Amino acid sequence: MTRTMDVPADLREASAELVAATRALMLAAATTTADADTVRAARATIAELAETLGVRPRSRVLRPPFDGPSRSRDTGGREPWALFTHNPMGIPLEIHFGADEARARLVANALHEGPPDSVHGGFSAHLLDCMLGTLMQARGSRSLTASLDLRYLRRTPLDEPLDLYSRIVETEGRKTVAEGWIECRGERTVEARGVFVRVEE
Ligand SMILES: CCCCCCCCCC(=O)SCCNC(=O)CCNC(=O)[C@H](O)C(C)(C)COP(=O)(O)OP(=O)(O)OC[C@H]1O[C@@H](n2cnc3c(N)ncnc32)[C@H](O)[C@@H]1OP(=O)(O)O
Repeated sequence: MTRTMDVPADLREASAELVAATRALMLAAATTTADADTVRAARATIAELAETLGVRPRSRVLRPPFDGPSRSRDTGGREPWALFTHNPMGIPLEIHFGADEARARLVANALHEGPPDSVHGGFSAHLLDCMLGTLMQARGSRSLTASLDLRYLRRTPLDEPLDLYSRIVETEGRKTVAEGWIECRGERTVEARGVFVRVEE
């Protein structure tokens, strides 16, 4: 495992910029209307880049510090915690923490489509697991999701601001129950309830 703090700040910054550019490339590749020659030329350029970047790869993505979310929580929501800065597969979220709750805003795009013009249910589950799990982490608890129950109430639209929320419901021994939801234009589209179990490492 390589932690973000183990690499120089300049490389961290360059990596974050590369990952953001890669996400833009993923969207462009998935939605391009360029002609076949342009698409093939782009493929060749991308294959070359993959070769350049693929020399001596790490086995894992750069891992942010465990206490990053709790340091963000200590700012009282002023400084959000950014998720998936170094991983283009993750949907990037900037999470603002309160004591026992969190919120974030996101505009989902064509890459996240499930039903036509709507967010894929698996991506909604991913987003809500992030909202609940990162809130646990922000409270200093090393906990894993033991269960995550979802209710898809209505479709969650693409290309519109979505508000994501999570909050702690109760803690008993090693178990904490947390809930979260996604809203669009003030209406809930998805609700989640998760059980988190504290682990040693
Ligand atoms: C190190 C953390 C770093 C930060 C990571 C952020 C992660 C973000 C969120 C995730 O995506 S986590 C990834 C998906 N989750 C996993 O991979 C977890 C896989 N499952 C496990 O590792 C174990 O099953 C688990 C740690 C959840 C529980 O196993 P244990 O052997 O430690 O617990 P045990 O079976 O002794 O049960 C402990 C308590 O939890 C309860 N419990 C366990 N599974 C449950 C469940 N599914 N639903 C409700 N309660 C559950 C269990 O009944 C019991 O309650 P009581 O203490 O009241 O008796």
